Amino acid sequence: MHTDDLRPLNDHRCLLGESPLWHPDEQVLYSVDIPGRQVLRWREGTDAPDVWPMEAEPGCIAARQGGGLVVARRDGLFALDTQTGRLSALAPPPYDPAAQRYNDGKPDAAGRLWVGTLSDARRPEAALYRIDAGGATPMVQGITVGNGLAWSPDGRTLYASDTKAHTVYRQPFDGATGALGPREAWVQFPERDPAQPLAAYGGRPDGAAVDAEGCYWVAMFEGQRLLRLSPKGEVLQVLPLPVRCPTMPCLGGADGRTLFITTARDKRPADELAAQPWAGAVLSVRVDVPGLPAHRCRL
Ligand SMILES: O=C1O[C@H](CS(=O)(=O)O)[C@@H](O)[C@H](O)[C@H]1O
Repeated sequence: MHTDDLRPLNDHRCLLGESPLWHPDEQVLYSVDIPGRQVLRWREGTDAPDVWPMEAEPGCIAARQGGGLVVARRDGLFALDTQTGRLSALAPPPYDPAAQRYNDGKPDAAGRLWVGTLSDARRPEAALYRIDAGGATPMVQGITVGNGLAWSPDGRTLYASDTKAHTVYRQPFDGATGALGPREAWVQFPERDPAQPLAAYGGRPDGAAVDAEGCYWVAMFEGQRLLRLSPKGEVLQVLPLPVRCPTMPCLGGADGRTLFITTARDKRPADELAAQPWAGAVLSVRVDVPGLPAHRCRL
């Protein structure tokens, strides 16, 4: 890892950046700003991202087979044609959008879209959905903040976290059928001790990405760091950040060895924001082990 290289892509700051996606065909980075209601495209050498405003919060995006993006918004799934800006509705949400919204999501190797939802009231009433042409199937229920989706390189293990529970889970995954085996708490992080200052808190697991060695890079929200976990769940690397709330990493760039990290500034205290001018930026840093290309969604 070359931490001296860590820097923001440009001066643009999101309220709550999420879902960085290195597009496997376009070789360009996309992301979302959830409360800012935007989908963004970050082209190298430009001062500002291209922006598509959204009428509802986009939780995540995926590359769509045939081109463009699938956008999972609070009010359902949409196809975004990034050449024309045309947006078309694909499916309504399978939950009450007054109480939940789509959050973290990715397609599997067969092109099904997996998206976790987030309960606005932070109650365990959200779910992880598997979505294909036949509709949305709740595969895991009782989640509070669905996050951290990623597959092992052989596609046989699905990782997903519940940020509120401070836990990353893993489940055997059958790529042919999209079925899941028993869910196991894989790595559990300590809750914040209210008697301790925030600086003593390691954070809670947010978005994640798996690299070509099968290691799980996870953004620790409020922990000001990323962790790289081995398939056994051991911490192999710690990447300290100058930003309190990283939200999700993604590996990309021409050789797959640039780690892009979305971050948040929404609802953060003024003194913290004054000390952390990169809050809300997309950060990048070079790493040694590349990622794997993102799958394309067949919706
Ligand atoms: O809205 C979001 O917030 C959560 C952080 S938390 O639930 O408030 O702790 C973040 O993990 C999530 O990805 C984001 O969409």
